[in-house]
Amino acid sequence: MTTDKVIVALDVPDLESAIALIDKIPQVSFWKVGLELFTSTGPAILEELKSRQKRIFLDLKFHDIPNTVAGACRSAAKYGVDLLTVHATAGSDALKAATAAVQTSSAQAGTKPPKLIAITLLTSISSRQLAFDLKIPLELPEFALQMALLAQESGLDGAVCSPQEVAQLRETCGKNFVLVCPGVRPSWADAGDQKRSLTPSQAIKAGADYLVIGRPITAAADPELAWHKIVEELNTVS
Ligand SMILES: O=C(O)c1cc(=O)[nH]c(=O)n1[C@@H]1O[C@H](COP(=O)(O)O)[C@@H](O)[C@H]1O
Repeated sequence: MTTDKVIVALDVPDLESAIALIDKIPQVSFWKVGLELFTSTGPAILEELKSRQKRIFLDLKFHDIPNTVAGACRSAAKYGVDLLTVHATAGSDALKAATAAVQTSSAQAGTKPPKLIAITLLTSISSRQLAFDLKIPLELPEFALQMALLAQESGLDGAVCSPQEVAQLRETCGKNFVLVCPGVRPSWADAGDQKRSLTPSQAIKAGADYLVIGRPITAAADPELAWHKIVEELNTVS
């Protein structure tokens, strides 16, 4: 099991806290920069990570009309990150426009295009919330699958899903579709606001390419120890 499969979420408020965390766990090779940190620091955090040869998941979860999503993807693709997110529920026109924008912008900037991946259904949403709050008349696994297929048909490289849906998405979307699973919880960690979790080893066995793990590592009293415990668990997966 390679540790490159674990992406740690840098969900901290500023550059200083981000650098402190990166320094605490030098073994982490893949970091996720999300809305909180990017809104605070802008691209400075990306430069910081690149100067340390880290891989970057820029998780800005674009969700807007096609023209706006395409513009945002054009801007983000110039940073030369590895993964970038949009919401599948932005619809096929927005997803296709995003795919095209990433390709042209990366080519113009001379950067490698990021893998564009779609959020299927946030891992903080339960079946009950899907039905009663969002009024979606589909079973949750079916909705997540349909969103992954919409992303695949629109030319995206992959999808973000909970570990509980990853086996079905893997089977239907094939081995080349990148599947990223947040909502991963070691047996010793708090669930927090995550509703559809599995453990790291279960998520990898079910077919995830990458796991996104935040608070079980970053909010631990000893983040490096928490990281080691997770790597040890993953090393038991053949
Ligand atoms: O796109 C994501 O990474 C994401 C999608 C999703 O459906 N659920 C989800 O939790 N995430 C992100 O994954 C990370 C999970 O963090 P923890 O719950 O602290 O492990 C957070 O940074 C979320 O923004």
